[in-house]
Amino acid sequence: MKPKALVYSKLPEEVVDYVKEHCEVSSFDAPDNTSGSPFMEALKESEGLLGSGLKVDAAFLDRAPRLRIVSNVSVGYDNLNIPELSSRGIMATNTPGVLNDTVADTIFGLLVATARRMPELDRYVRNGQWKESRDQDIFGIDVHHKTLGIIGLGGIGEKIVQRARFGFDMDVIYHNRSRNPKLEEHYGAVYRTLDELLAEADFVCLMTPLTPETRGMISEREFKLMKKTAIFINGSRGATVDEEALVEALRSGTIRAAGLDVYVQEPLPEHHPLTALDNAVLLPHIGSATQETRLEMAWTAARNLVAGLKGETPANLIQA
Ligand SMILES: NC(=O)C1=CN([C@@H]2O[C@H](COP(=O)(O)OP(=O)(O)OC[C@H]3O[C@@H](n4cnc5c(N)ncnc54)[C@H](OP(=O)(O)O)[C@@H]3O)[C@@H](O)[C@H]2O)C=CC1
Ligand SMILES: O=CC(=O)O
Repeated sequence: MKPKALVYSKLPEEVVDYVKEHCEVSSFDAPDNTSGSPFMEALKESEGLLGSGLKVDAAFLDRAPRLRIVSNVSVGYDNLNIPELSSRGIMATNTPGVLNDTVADTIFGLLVATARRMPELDRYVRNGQWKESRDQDIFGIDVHHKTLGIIGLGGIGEKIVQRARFGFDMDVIYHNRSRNPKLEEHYGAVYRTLDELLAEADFVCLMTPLTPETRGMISEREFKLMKKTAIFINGSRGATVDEEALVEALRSGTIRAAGLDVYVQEPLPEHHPLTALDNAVLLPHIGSATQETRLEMAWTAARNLVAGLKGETPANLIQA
């Protein structure tokens, strides 16, 4: 008998077909946690869970007594309570690596768009404000030859640094919990304490996972340590930043501007204070969202799921 799998996100048909070859699949476009919903009924019998973003904690797991593996279609896994999963002997997997270049393209693009004020200038053209000369009050700042400070120089961070160093001739400083001599040598990246990095960087780019340690790591104190001309980029998770402090830093000119892909609440509420700020460039958590990469992520996650359900060790098993 095939194991039962629950797919709770929209995934490419060919990937779902592959899962169906190996499992009996219940498929939903989105989870519905209300008691008695078809999703919750299917969960009771499911041995595998495939999708992205669902919060999997002790209360949820109490309603999934047969679960053996949770396969995230994402590299971040802050939606999963890993100690709780492992105490119940349930595997968890993610999709590292396959999205690194795509996310780096997005985050570096966001950085350039913020520095050169591209969304604002797009509005300027569409609103008929482009008359004869372009006044210097719409000019941006250079990216090339500036200093990029990256907090969380891992898989994605390395690809951002590659673009900065070899594409834009930038100096790179970084902060992790531990030093990475290989990347220091390859990209000339220089290690800094967090406070040193904040004070020195022209662009501060946050790329850490969301953990108890990184939750709220950039707040009022950290914005005040940054240069007044600094541009802050967040590609990690919204909750790594104190959003109220960010809004205040942007309003008061404590920093120049911010480019954001992630928010405390997603989707970002319609009248969120950030939406009123011209010096904030806002993307809808779209870092890995190209057709090619999302397909690759779905395949990776599906293979992890099937391997786990077959009793094999999945390629991307998250270690507790
Ligand atoms: N915007 C988007 O669409 C996307 C966002 N992401 C986010 O990016 C995150 C990073 O992904 P990825 O690069 O693959 O992950 P990696 O694990 O490869 O890299 C994370 C880096 O963060 C560092 N880090 C972890 N904790 C801390 C800390 N407390 N202080 C400083 N540095 C820290 C780690 O170094 P060390 O262990 O030495 O501290 C590591 O180098 C994901 O977890 C996810 O949240 C990912 C994909 C898309
Ligand atoms: O945010 C996306 C991810 O893969 O993590």
